[in-house]
Formats: sequence, C-alpha cells, structure tokens
Amino acid sequence: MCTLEKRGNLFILTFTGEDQHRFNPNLIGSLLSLLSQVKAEATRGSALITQAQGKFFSNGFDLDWAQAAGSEQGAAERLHHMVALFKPVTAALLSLPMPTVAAITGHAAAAGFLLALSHDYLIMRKDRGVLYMSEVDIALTIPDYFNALFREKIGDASVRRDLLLRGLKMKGDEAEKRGVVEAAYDGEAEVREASVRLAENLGKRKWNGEVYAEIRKGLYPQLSAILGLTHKAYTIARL
Ligand SMILES: CCCCCCCCCCCCC/C=C/C(=O)SCCNC(=O)CCNC(=O)[C@H](O)C(C)(C)COP(=O)(O)OP(=O)(O)OC[C@H]1O[C@@H](n2cnc3c(N)ncnc32)[C@H](O)[C@@H]1OP(=O)(O)O
Repeated sequence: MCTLEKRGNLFILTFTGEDQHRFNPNLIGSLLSLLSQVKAEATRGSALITQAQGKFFSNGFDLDWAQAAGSEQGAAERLHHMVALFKPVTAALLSLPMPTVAAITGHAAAAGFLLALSHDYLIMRKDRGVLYMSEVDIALTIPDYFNALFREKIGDASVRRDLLLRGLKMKGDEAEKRGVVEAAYDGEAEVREASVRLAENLGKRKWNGEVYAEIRKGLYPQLSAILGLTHKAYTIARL
C-alpha cells in the first residue's frame, strides 16, 4: 500500500504498513498513479520524498506472487511482467519535474534498491537496514535498465562490483563512505528530519521543473534512452 501526502511544497510518498513493501502489479500500479499525480500537481518549489514504514523501504519484487503462478514457466512470465511494469516507475522518477529524495529507514533490496537509487538524493539509516542486490544470490539476471541505473549513478566500479557481483549487504555507514548515499544518520527520526530539511532546501531554489527534469535526463543518457525518455532542449530566458 502506498499513500501520497502534500506538506507545503513537499510531496511525501509513503509505503504504509509493517510488511516488506514488495512490488507486485497492484503496488506498482498504485506507485505509478501517485507519481502521475505528483507530476500533474508539480509547481516551482515542489520536491518529492519517498519513504516507508516498518523495517523495510522495499524488499523488491513480490516473488510469492510470481510463484503463485503455479509453474516455473508461469513464475518466470510473472517476474518478467513485473520487470516490464516497473520500468515506467523508473522513467517517471527520472523525468519528474522536481528534486527527489529517498528516505531509506529500512532495507532496500533488489527492485527496492533500484527505486531508492532512482531518486536524486538518498538519505539512509545507519543502525538498521541494508542496501542489497540479492539477484546474484537468488540466481536472477539483472534487467537492462537496472544495470544502466547502477552504471550511471554509481561511478565507482568496485562499488558496483561489490553490490551486483558480490551481493554485498551495504549498511548506511559504508554506503555514505563509498558515495552510494548522500548521508546516513542513526535512527529513523533523524533520517526523516534530514530528508525533509534537504527537500525543503532544494525546493527553495524554485527551479523550473521541466528544465530540471531535462538536465537530469541529460545526466543519465544511456538510462534515459533505455527508458524511452526523449530529451528536449529548453531555452527559457530568466525574465
Ligand atoms: C521486458 C522483460 C524482460 C525481462 C528480462 C529480465 C531478466 C529476468 C528477470 C529477473 C528480474 C531481476 C530483478 C529482480 C528484482 C527483485 O526485486 S527480485 C526480489 C528480490 N528480493 C529479495 O531477494 C529479498 C532480499 N532480502 C533479504 O534477503 C532480507 O530481507 C534482508 C534485506 C537481507 C534483510 O534480512 P533480515 O533477516 O530481515 O534482516 P534483519 O532481521 O532486519 O537484520 C538482521 C540482523 O542485522 C541487524 N541489522 C540490520 N541492519 C543493520 C544495520 N544497518 N546495522 C546494524 N545491524 C543491522 C538487525 O538488527 C538484525 O540483528 P538481530 O535483530 O540481532 O538479528
């Protein structure tokens, strides 16, 4: 379940409840719909914070839903279906006309990590929660847009290797030290407060959202191309 709250200039998207916030077609659909609402209601000064309740930010795709297909073939088809359904979520975040912050107060695994990394800034908890790409441990290959996001957002090849090839469960301290997250704090409250502070400060710059989104897409050209995001040039003179 996910909800959207407007708090001044901030849009707060929350995965509610104490479960693992696993992505299945229902939750992916809700997420996409809320992101469309954020885009529609965006104004100069808007910013998005994505957060979660409980011990997980998100534990990735809902493999139980995939297995419920009742056969190996069916499970693979459902998994591929979720991969395809989730791609527009990444595209929506990459093209959102406002700064975005992921407030990671719990575990972010696989597609859950990808969702966090699709934000401009990641604020993480130190004392609980890991960033973890479990695919190598559960024998799943990595979809093209997952790889593109990691390649373009994590510059250090050894960090990408440790996450994707070693299945490292990276805690907040290390994630901050190795440049995967903007900052890490002890305690849930500190993460939420820091995320709001950062989002409000970014919002105060009152950037043109369309230009902001175009500059972001230009930062990640391979990912934008894989996501089917076109690039427009804007020449809006400062009036
Ligand atoms: C067009 C279509 C083409 C498609 C083609 C594509 C290819 C085919 C498709 C393949 C798809 C690939 C992409 C897949 C994406 C997915 O999402 S698949 C689903 C993946 N999800 C998972 O595998 C789940 C992974 N999660 C886990 O393994 C665990 O949940 C966890 C994250 C490791 C957490 O484990 P858990 O046991 O729950 O941990 P805790 O109990 O919370 O913690 C354990 C102990 O550690 C302590 N702790 C936790 N964090 C910290 C910390 N930061 N600092 C200190 N201590 C910490 C915690 O307190 C616990 O301690 P104790 O309480 O003392 O036990």
